[in-house]
Amino acid sequence: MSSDAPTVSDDAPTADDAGPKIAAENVRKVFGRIVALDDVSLSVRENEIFAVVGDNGAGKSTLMNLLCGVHRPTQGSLSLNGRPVAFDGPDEARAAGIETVYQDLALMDDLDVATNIFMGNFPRKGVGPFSVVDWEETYERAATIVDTHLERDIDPRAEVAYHSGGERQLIAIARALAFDPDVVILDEPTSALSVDATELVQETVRTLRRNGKTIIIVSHSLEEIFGLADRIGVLYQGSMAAVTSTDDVSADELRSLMVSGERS
Ligand SMILES: Nc1ncnc2c1ncn2[C@@H]1O[C@H](COP(=O)(O)OP(=O)(O)OP(=O)(O)O)[C@@H](O)[C@H]1O
Repeated sequence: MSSDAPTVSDDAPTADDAGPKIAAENVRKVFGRIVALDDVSLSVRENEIFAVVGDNGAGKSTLMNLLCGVHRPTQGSLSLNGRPVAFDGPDEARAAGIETVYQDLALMDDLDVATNIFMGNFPRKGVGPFSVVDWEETYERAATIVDTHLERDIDPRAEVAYHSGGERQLIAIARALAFDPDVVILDEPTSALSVDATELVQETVRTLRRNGKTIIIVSHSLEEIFGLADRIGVLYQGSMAAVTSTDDVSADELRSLMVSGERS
């Protein structure tokens, strides 16, 4: 994590205090006349996989964008490690240890894996204006992220174009890991993938958790949610209809919560 700090209140509790890793309290987000989120609270524990689900337009992306600094809440507050935070843009959320992997991945096909992972964030050698990209370090660190953090066999020197859909998702996750986040937000990570690729990505998400990350998954897919999540927050028309342990809800109840806001 870099030392650039987001706005943090002086009298906040210390990071050692027990409590959620990341939380939103009574957040409201308005775009013109549209209330995208209304009085939404969520609290994600350290090292859990938390799924945010909901029908089209329920507010999932807006909530994700609040957590990763793209939007600021119209009302309400966010906290990280028990401290109030107000991110003035995604860079501040990144500096605080929150990374997002967007659905469109934004990979550059004709560049190699390591270059994609470190684009805009290359290890450098030398001082100030005389520094240059440290390519040896770039490939070594890319290999470490892929081998150690993702536990996958992907060649850092291979062009991204030659990789499957599942591997491309893993490369995008590796790019997020290059910033050494504590919290990783995944936007629909398997929505366009085959069954095998979905399994590859889901296995990797479990690996991330095993390696200490806190994970928030935005998803439509019941299969993905039941296969991965410890807990689920269901958004319905901009409100948090339910927060439940995955073990305490059936697929039918979850479907009902997503389409009507009621358990059934
Ligand atoms: N930047 C914006 N400007 C205006 N309205 C917005 C903006 N972002 C979201 N909205 C509106 O806020 C509401 C919630 O949208 P959001 O994209 O968060 O839902 P979602 O659950 O992610 O939907 P989907 O699954 O279709 O992506 C929608 O009515 C949407 O049109």
